Amino acid sequence: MGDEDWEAEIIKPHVSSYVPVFEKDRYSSGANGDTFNRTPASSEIDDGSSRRDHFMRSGFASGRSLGNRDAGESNKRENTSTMGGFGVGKCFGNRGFSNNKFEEGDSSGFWRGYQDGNDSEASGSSRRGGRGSFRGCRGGFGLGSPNSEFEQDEGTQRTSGLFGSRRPALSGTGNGDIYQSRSGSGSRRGGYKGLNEEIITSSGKNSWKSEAEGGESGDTQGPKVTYIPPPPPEDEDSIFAHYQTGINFDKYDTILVEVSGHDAPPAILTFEEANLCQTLNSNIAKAGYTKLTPVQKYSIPIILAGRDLMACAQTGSGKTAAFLLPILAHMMRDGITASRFKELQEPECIIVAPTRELINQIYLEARKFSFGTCVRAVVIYGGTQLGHSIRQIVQGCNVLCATPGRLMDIIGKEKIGLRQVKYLVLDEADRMLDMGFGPEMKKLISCPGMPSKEQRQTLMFSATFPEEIQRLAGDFLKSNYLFVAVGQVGGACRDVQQTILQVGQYSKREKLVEILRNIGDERTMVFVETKKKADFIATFLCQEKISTTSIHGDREQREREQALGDFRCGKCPVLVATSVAARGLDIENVQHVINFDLSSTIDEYVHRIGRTGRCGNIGRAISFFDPESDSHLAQPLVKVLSDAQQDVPAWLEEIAFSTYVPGFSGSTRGNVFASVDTRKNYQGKSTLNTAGFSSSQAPSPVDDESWD
Ligand SMILES: Nc1ncnc2c1ncn2[C@@H]1O[C@H](COP(=O)(O)OP(=O)(O)OP(=O)(O)O)[C@@H](O)[C@H]1O
Repeated sequence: MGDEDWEAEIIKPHVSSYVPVFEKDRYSSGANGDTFNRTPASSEIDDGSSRRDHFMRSGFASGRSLGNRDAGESNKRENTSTMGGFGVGKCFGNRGFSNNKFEEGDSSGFWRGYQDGNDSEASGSSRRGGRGSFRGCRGGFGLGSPNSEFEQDEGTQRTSGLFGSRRPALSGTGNGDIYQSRSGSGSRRGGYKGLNEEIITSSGKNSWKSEAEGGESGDTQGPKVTYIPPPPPEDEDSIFAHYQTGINFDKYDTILVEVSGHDAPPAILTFEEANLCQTLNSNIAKAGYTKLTPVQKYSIPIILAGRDLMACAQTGSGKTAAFLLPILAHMMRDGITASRFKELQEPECIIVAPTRELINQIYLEARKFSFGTCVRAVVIYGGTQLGHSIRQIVQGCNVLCATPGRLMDIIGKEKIGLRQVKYLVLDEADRMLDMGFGPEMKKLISCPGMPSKEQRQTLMFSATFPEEIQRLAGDFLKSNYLFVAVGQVGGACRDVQQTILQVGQYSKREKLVEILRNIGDERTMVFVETKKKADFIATFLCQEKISTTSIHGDREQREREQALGDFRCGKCPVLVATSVAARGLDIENVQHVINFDLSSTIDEYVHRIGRTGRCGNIGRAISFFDPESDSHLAQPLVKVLSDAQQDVPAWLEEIAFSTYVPGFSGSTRGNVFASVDTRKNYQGKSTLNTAGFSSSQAPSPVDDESWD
């Protein structure tokens, strides 16, 4: 059964409810599996699906069942911009989209990086070399184009970026049409997405600038992005609202920490030792922080000492405050001038993160810690009105929190000058440096006015840091940067109880429902591999009377924020998500993560399950392992499980053993077990920058170029 068949199934006209009934035998027939496996394009890129979910939220979640016609009408109301060929009049949102077209574009080997039968989920990720290429199709990734849309998408699309082959095959008209149909603005720029400010050109070096100029200035075709996010709450209680640390918070102290590099300042043990100003201390107290986490103990003095830093610590262990507090302390110490209205703002600090929701969360943290100071934090991200971003900035901006695409757009509009940048923070740094965002970041550091790495302080944080990415990071960091590893680099949080179940793809839905019924109302994130599948599963769960919403890169920003809000407040205790929600999101009371589909890489697995078990709280993660498609993960999974002192099922060990590949850790999916600062692995090799080490650790420094 092809894509069309699958879609035919889901819009079966005889089904009375808006969502079709998925008979088990049909789903199990292999046809659907094929669809998921062979529709990377449609599932990732296509599909108008976002509208459906909205219905689910508003209809199904409340136990209401919409008829097809209702859904179609709602589509019109909700998202006229996507209607042009994208889901007009169809209840499940796929009809208007030409999968064939995409697949044609795709056929030039884009997906071939991944094996037959799996290219499906390629849409989801890196393992499927398709990812990288897909990105390429968006109009010249790596050619200096803005790629502003990147943040729009799942992190997954980028994950593989590092290893995926990039080809421009999809930048042709077909593709343009596709995206144009979504947003009405894709064709001019030869490519992807459709939200005005997020479209990339395929032209040369300065394309990001012209892009930005075009962004919402009226020279683009198609509708403008008009969404203005609601302002954050102003009252102190909301600003400082926080959740309790869990019973395992004190156990953080037992985690081994390794610092590598020259002359690292000693760790601090208490907030008092950091010698922060009174206002900051008061904000820290109001935030409920009484004790430092390990990453904070080590990172805060390093940053206060003015050193560059790459820090790797488990999910949910307080990395955000680890960089925000010392930066704000420096700003206060340096007597920052109160920001005021200016057409060109020159922030002292720029923080970038890969997804909109995450950067917004970081902004809220920055706003919390800078409360009562003259430091003004601003957040800008794609999917919102560009004019709104500009208005926020011109009112004053000391700390700019941004997704990469929107940042480049705003720089192109000359609303942000970079000359005063003293701190550049890459959160989820491994993602920010992979092939998805890496070129954007390189452009950022070579923008006119951006202080050289010697003149600024660059800080990178993540829970995972593959070796390849660590080496790329050398372009951004001073050669004597320090590396802090809290526990095992890339290791899972031990507060998450991990269970791996062997579940074939045709049994997954049944198993999911069984688990969710047992879980009851506890908040649960369900990760799937593709956007299309996110809608499919969310719809299915709603049909099963399980209040569910979804978040993925094809949903409009307003919908994404609404979905997160509904999940946060418990209105919809189940959130079906693609990898767009895998990293960084800090949501209170997420007790369970279910990997309906395992992620393509082990790093992403670690981030996904890290949405639970945060800040010393206990969480549970259940992952469906389908031997047909997930065997490549068996080995790294066994490693991650055993490192986190979890039970390893015998059957998984067997699969891992039978799929053992010597030299696995150096495979194209990256060395997930980079337990150390990568520089150490190259001791004595003059081709790498080993500069941070004492003479006993490494030879004398070499040029930065050696990182290239
Ligand atoms: N010292 C502390 N005391 C109490 N709570 C803290 C402390 N540090 C951080 N937290 C809280 O812990 C939670 C997780 O922090 P944060 O989101 O910074 O984790 P993270 O390490 O960045 O996670 P991820 O790897 O998933 O991005 C947040 O709610 C934060 O407010």
